[in-house]
Amino acid sequence: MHLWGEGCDYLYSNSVLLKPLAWTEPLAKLRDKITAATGYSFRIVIGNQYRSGQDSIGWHADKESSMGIEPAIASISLGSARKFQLKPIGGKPTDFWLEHGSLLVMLPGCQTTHVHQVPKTTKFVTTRINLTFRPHVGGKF
Ligand SMILES: O=C(O)CCC(=O)C(=O)O
Ligand SMILES: [Fe+2]
Repeated sequence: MHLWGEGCDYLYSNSVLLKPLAWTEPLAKLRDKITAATGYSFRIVIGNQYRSGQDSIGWHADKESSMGIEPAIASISLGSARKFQLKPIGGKPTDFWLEHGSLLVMLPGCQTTHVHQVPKTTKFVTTRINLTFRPHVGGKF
């Protein structure tokens, strides 16, 4: 897992303290393209690698207070397509198939009303990289 951004540490999932690397040109370009397409701005990006179908992320909402209230989060998927599930808290999941090059935007409010996950799969899948662009209100975390 890696973090790029501006001078701010980030406590991922209340457990992993990430120190930001400087924005690279390709990541900064991608960030600006997503901002142009969505109208939302982002100060950090977290990169997660899923090496195989055994790598996954369980049900959660991204609620780190460093993102401020009701953040918009933009997610770019690269490599093998994986299933992404979104469900209202206490409700039924909707499945999304996140293909190489896809952009998924979780709008403000989504982290309060919904949870999401990328489940394990027994299908043969190779590496997938997910980039989540997030706001950051500054301060230590
Ligand atoms: O890999 C994905 O599509 C989702 C990743 C995610 O939910 C997260 O990093 O918080
Ligand atoms: Fe998430």
